[in-house]
Amino acid sequence: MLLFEAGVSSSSSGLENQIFQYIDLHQNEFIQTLKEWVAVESDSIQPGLRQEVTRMVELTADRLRALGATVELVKLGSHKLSDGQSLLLPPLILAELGKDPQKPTVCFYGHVDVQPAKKEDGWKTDPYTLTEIDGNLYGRGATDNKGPVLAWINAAESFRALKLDIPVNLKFIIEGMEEAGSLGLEEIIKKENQRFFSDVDFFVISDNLWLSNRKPALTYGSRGNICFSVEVRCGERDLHSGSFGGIIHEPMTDLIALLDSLVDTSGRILIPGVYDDVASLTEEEKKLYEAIEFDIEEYKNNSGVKKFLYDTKEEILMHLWRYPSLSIHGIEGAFHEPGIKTVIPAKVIGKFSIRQVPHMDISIGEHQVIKYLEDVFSKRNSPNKLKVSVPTSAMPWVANINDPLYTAARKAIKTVFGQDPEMIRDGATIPIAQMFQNITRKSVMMLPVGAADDAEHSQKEKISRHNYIQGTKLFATLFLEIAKLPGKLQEKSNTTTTN
Ligand SMILES: Cn1cncc1C[C@H](NC(=O)CCN)C(=O)O
Ligand SMILES: [Zn+2]
Ligand SMILES: [Zn+2]
Repeated sequence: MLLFEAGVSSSSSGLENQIFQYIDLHQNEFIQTLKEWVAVESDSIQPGLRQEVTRMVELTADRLRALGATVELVKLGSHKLSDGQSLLLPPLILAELGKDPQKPTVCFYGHVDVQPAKKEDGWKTDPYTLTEIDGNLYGRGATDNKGPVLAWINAAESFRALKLDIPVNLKFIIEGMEEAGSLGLEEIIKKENQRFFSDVDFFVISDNLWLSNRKPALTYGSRGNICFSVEVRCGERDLHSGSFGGIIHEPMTDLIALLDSLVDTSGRILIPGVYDDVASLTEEEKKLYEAIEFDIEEYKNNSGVKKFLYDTKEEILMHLWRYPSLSIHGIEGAFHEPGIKTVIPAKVIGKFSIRQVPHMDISIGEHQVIKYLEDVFSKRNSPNKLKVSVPTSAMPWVANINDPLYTAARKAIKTVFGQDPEMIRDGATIPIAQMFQNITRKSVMMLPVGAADDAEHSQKEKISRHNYIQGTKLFATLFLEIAKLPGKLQEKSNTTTTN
């Protein structure tokens, strides 16, 4: 047996070392599979690429079948685009590997769709060709979320290849519409709560990043989000600014004024009532932020900006995790190409979103925003038509960090990375976290494997070889640690005998 080789942590067991060595030895194969996955342009945002998303979902299903899993492809129907056209949604994967009533059941969530990426956006490498430079694997989806999904599959695969018993039952829910707002997902979770999810004990999501470039993290909360579309239109067609400029109320001018009324220069949201329901800060919670290791300069460097709105670690973390924020994302219909076009666009749609935090309410938030925009608009005496809509929204999520699932993950992190994780929240939104918790009432955890400088959604998205391979080990170790948790076995066999 190849036990206790150099480089293997002394705190890990013989079994763990055997698995770690297998993973180290096969790392290039794991990277090759990631390369094949990244090569699929599974962009869920551009309608023209929807077939590639479906192809990616099918590729994932094949991989799971190769692992020995039973795979269901659940049809999600179609959705309406802003131009009224209807477009088919990719199917959702529900898969399971192992069904031993004596073992706990862990359900893994991930997504295989990606953000749009074009070489012209400023990528140094082709976004759909996974390219290794200095230990980093660059490519769209490398860290968000194909790498982590594969790390989980690789972990299970390593047990299988070594003919080792996986000590937990595994379930998978893999979607292809996360980047477009997880369309159709909530309905399925509700529908499957009494069936597919009924025997799940733990939910693990790996779809966010560490807070630092080097220190592992465990995530117990994420912000919600309400996405708004604000349409202003003057008529059916675009106009020449030479023929009409100066004599009409221009939609773009109205829209810019509306967007400019949302937030002030210090980042404070100007919509009345928005902060009313934000959870008040306790002394206990304040201490959590003080204890976190957070390198402001590193985080600033990762972003490429020179100055943040806040100077202290505590203020920055609180404004990312426990206070709402408002971001303006873009304007549909506005002239945006290089060069000059002396047009007055007839219809423009502004896009912005509000990241919500406990205990804000989505429908209250929607009403506050709509009322405010209508008020601001009415003061302009514009004859144009204003239409505000909410294409998607998701609730914030916070978990109990004393849950046994977190204990298991802390141990696994310590074994694989040799240090305790930073306990963090995430400023982004993982809609499914709150859905799992609220609908199934089971334990939910986010366990990131990507580092803070992975640049998800950006032109230099990557995952490091180290994080991808250690992430694979982390998930394998998590299976072992979850199986060691007390109580569950007892509880499970009770329910199986009474049924
Ligand atoms: C599409 N969408 C609209 N509202 C929220 C989202 C999800 C999106 N999720 C992430 O980025 C996960 C990061 N690991 C986001 O938070 O923007
Ligand atoms: Zn993601
Ligand atoms: Zn994403």
